[in-house]
Amino acid sequence: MLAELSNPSVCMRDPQRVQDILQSMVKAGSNTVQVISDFDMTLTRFAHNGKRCPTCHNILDDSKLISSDCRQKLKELLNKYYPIEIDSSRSVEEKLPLMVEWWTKAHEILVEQKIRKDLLASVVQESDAMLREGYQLLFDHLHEHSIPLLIFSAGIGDILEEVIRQAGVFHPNVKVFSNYMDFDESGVLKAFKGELIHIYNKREGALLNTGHFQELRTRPNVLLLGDSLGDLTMADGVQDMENILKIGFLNDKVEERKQSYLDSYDIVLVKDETLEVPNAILLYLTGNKGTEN
Ligand SMILES: Nc1ccn([C@@H]2O[C@H](COP(=O)(O)O)[C@@H](O)[C@H]2O)c(=O)n1
Repeated sequence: MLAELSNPSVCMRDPQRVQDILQSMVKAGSNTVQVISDFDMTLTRFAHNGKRCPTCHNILDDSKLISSDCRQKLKELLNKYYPIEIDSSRSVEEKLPLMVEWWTKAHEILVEQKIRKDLLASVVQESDAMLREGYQLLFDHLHEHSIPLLIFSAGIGDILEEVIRQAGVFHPNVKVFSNYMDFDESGVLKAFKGELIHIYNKREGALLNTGHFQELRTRPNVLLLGDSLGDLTMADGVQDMENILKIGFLNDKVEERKQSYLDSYDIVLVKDETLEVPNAILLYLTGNKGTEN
């Protein structure tokens, strides 16, 4: 077992299964591996010094591009719908229409604000967005080993790209599926492009992008990183999958949600703001680090 799997934040329902998957993936070689990761609160931090870090949407909500009236409306939406998102007593079927309602209302408000494309970079620069500790190693190592990284996010693609660009890790092996803004000819937001991606329809999003997974058909071994149960469907487009190792960050409402995360993810990282465990796994898969015990 990797030493990092004994970290206090790590919980596993079946450690032997994790070991078997890892061994099978190592045997197959890192040229058969692809990584699929959620973005908000998975690659980015959930909290820093006791304060919540922003999602892609929050970066805009808190920015100078939004009027105070709209900021208030967006905060009210967050206060209403985020507790529903993380409510373990409600079923996905019950939550799904409410999540669509949240995203749709928020996007309508953002479009009303006539946001200018040329100001997005400064808004991200001035925000409290923070990638998790260890992000540089994760992105750079995947790039060095030519392992594709798909970031599959229900956030806002333009903001997400800007965050990783400003962090210097938007390497050519990174592909993003997300909600992208549509700007008019003068660079003003007029709508969001394509089908809405929210936390519970990533399966549909994956199946709309079969071309991407077809290109990666020689990589049937998947490392999946997520922070919600909806993220588990991000790999549903992968062709002829051989192994999947699912790592889930459990950031909020830990006690209520722990069992469902343990039932669904192979490795659950409880209130862990770092990428230490995914990085140790990647180093192991690429032959850069040994095991212990
Ligand atoms: N108006 C909204 C809508 C959603 N969110 C949060 O964004 C997260 C989705 O992004 P992923 O990268 O995790 O797919 C989701 O967890 C929502 O809490 C928001 O902040 N504002």
